[in-house]
Amino acid sequence: MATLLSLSSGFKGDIRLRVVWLMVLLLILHPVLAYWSGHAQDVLPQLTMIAVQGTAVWCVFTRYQRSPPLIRLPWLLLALAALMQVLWAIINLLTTILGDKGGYLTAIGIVFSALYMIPCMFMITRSFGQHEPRSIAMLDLTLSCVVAVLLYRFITQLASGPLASDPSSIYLVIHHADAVDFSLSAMVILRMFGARSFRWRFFYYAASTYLLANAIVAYIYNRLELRGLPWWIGSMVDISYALLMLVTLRQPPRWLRAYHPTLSVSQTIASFAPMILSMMVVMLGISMSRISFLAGLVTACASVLFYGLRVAVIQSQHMDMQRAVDQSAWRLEQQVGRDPLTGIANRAALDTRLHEALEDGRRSGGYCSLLMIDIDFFKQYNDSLGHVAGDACLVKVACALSSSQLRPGDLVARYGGEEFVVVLANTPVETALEVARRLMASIERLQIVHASCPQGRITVSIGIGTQTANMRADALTLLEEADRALYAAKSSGRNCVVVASETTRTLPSSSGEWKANDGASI
Ligand SMILES: Nc1nc2c(ncn2[C@@H]2O[C@H](COP(=O)(O)OP(=O)(O)OP(=O)(O)O)[C@@H](O)[C@H]2O)c(=O)[nH]1
Repeated sequence: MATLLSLSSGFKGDIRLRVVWLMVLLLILHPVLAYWSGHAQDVLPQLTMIAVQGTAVWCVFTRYQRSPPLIRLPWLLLALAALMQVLWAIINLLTTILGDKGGYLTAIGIVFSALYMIPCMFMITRSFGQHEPRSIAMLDLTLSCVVAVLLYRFITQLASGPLASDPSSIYLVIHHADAVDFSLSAMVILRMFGARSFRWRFFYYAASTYLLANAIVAYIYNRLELRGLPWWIGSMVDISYALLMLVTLRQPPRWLRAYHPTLSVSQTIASFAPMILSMMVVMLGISMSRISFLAGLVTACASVLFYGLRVAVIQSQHMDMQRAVDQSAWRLEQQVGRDPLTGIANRAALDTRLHEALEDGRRSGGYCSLLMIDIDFFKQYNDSLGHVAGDACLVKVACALSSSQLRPGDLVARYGGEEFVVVLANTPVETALEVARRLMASIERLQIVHASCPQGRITVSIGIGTQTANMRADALTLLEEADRALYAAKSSGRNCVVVASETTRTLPSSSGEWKANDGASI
């Protein structure tokens, strides 16, 4: 009573307050009418029970309407499950009023009891996440429907077939119903403890309250029914609906808000939940083997096959996703440190490698050379042929540089614009000059026509900086030196190499000869 008063105080002036008091009235009226008529299944007590059930369904439906979009479907499924029970109760009432000569009303009642399973199983198994594949949802829905059809067949065959007269048949149906009801409640409780969002926990809390109360009531009801129904039994059925209304309208308990499962617990429970579908089919298979061993065997095998199919679909989708992730990781790995236009190393990769090479040189007392390469008259090339042709030229030059038989420790990088840098680890200046000559030759071999160049084709100028045993340079100093040497090469007519430390030495193209800076041959 105190709970109801606190509940009603929270809804002053609200329509829900009137619903609460209506429910209280119905809960009192039901046993009074049942006692007065002396029979639980008289018309008036049954009508009151339907009113109790209908009120609870209305409360769940209100929750559905007030919920945010992502969680609306589960509330609707819960309302539908409870509605199926109401429809079942209405059919029972019609049977009381009209009688059931052809057994049609009983059959329709069984249909609703089977249909009740579909929304129940669907709300328990689904993860309702946007990432969940549609094919899995369709598989689950199909199996839920198969379970409902098998359940209907199982009950009707036992109720109307040759086994109907066997008293053990009725126990089989009761045990099966108990197994189904308690499995559903156990799974929905598990889902409550696996839900990370409070809204979801609250939904499973409401669903588990209803399903567990329903399972306990059904357990007692079915056994009492065998000995003749006492007049008060209908009020016991009211309990699960009164509880459903209560948890739907009341503020959720504090522990539900405080409880937070870890991500791995939540994921494990969500992945485990669909097991219930296969378990239902296995249970049906075992129960059906009482009617026909073959039907039971086929049903149980179908359950295993379905579960295998479900796992296979999920696994194949995970493999697809993993492949996509691997590919993008590989692409990222390739892109990090890569120049997007030419595909060779970029400035960041150059910095790293240059530091390493200088450090190695310092430790081993060796050299480290650096070539700064710049395409001659590239502005004119761009201006006359356009930037697209300019880009294609840069790609060709980069390709020629990087395929010029450098050693594994060497690095060709795009420094920026039309400038490239080659790091030659452990390389003295003489060897660096040889490499520079080879690189110029490979670019010449490209034969890229460039009218503004005196040679009529693309050429490059190269500046060389070298760290020697006497001169310990850092990366920046070496880059500056090579850049100065490059400037000197440009100033001395382009298409040549200049060494930073001895800027008097220059080298023309591969077809040319060594010249001093003033143009004299050396
Ligand atoms: N197509 C293309 N052009 C670029 C890119 N980066 C820089 N450039 C162009 O490269 C040209 C460089 O011009 P400058 O610095 O004057 O050098 P240059 O014309 O080669 O003259 P010198 O180096 O003195 O022989 C500019 O026109 C830039 O727009 C690029 O990624 N693609």
